[in-house]
Amino acid sequence: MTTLGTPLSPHATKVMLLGSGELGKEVLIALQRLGVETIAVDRYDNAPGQQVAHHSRTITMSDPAMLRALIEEEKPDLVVPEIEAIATPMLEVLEATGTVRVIPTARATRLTMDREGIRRLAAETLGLPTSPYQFCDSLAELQAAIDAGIGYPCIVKPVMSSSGKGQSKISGPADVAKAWDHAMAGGRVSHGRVIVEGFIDFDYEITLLTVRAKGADGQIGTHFCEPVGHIQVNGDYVESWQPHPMSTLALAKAQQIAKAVTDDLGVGLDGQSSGLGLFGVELFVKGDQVWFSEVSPRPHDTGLVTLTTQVQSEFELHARAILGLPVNTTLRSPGASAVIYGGVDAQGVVFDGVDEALRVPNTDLRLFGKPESFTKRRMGVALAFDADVEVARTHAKLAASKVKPRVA
Ligand SMILES: Nc1ncnc2c1ncn2[C@@H]1O[C@H](COP(=O)(O)OP(=O)(O)OP(=O)(O)O)[C@@H](O)[C@H]1O
Ligand SMILES: NCC(=O)N[C@@H]1O[C@H](COP(=O)([O-])[O-])[C@@H](O)[C@H]1O
Ligand SMILES: [Mg+2]
Repeated sequence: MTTLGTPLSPHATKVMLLGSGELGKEVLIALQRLGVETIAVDRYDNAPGQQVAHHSRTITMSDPAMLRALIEEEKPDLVVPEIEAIATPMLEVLEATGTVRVIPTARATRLTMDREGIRRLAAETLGLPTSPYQFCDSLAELQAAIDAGIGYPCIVKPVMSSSGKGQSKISGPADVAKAWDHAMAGGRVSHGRVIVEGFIDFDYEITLLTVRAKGADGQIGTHFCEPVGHIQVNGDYVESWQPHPMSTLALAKAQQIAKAVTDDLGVGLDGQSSGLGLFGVELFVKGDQVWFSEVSPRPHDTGLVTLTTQVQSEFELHARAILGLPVNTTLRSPGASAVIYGGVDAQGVVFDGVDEALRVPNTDLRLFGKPESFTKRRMGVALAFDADVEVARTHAKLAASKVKPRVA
């Protein structure tokens, strides 16, 4: 049985989000609606989720001592990582000593904190199909890996980065040094290590939102959402839609891969299959062939579309699953999302055209409230639903194009 408390009382159910950007903000709203007391943590003040949580704290989450001090002081029932760049070995220590429960498990957050842990698990331990890959610590090693078999074209990414930061495609020998320098400049934490991946010439890519939630019998079950199709530019998502049509065989393979990865990540340090929550499993598809790319053990940016398409958005599904509550992954309507970038480098921007955007039929907006805009920082998203997913895509893109951030 799940019992929830009253926030700001001695019997509150307390949840701490580590990372409080646009995705965490929606998880926090979903938790607030269930009367959970929330603590939003981020690296800078007034992060989107900090604007809606009961409490906000600003720390360097990759600093193990700071992280430990914060968790010991706040004593949350659950710690919910929202980004990769966290001192996850410290989360393992705190979970092992019974100080806190980490979502989905501390082990999963450590394995997915950089590309090496999850790629080796998926390809080498679980034997799942992935692109060919090598990890390299220098430009010379990168060149050697390409020459020894990865070949051209290929993709280079810092081992720790997200939203395409530091990622580039290498078409031929002339691009190698440039790609190395770009990766060194773009990693979230400077490790000087990259992954080079053979380029997969896929027909389309999807995110398979996969939920591990408790059933009435107390056992953990796996639930799949309809596939989310998306388009990425320079490794960052610009458009997503749901459902994405797939052949029966490709969908079955996608679900098998997602089940294998999430089953494994659901196992804690103690060997128990106790991990709860939603995962975004990223897959490449060509015909009936499916490759595993990577997985977020938390809501996924391309899944923002579920705010308009599902009975319970990916954020509500995550909130419910982690609290031990039942979930419903039913699609309400096909729909789409389109990203609104900052377009300018400035603090406290204003957004023109919000009214015109919302005049596009069946649309909605999220403006995240980030205090500072960068040209390529995601500042908002337009959402649209329609019985025809192509109409929804057109409407989402049109609505997004009407919103114009500018210097105040
Ligand atoms: N090996 C590959 N072959 C072809 N395309 C690729 C490959 N690796 C990455 N891409 C493209 O780049 C995109 C981003 O890659 P990836 O998901 O690894 O980056 P990321 O920085 O972790 O992004 P995010 O944090 O937003 O998920 C993919 O969704 C895909 O479009
Ligand atoms: N692909 C991962 C992703 O979308 N993560 C989302 O972006 C935020 C950071 O944004 P910022 O870099 O603009 O601060 C994160 O906090 C998370 O919500
Ligand atoms: Mg990705």
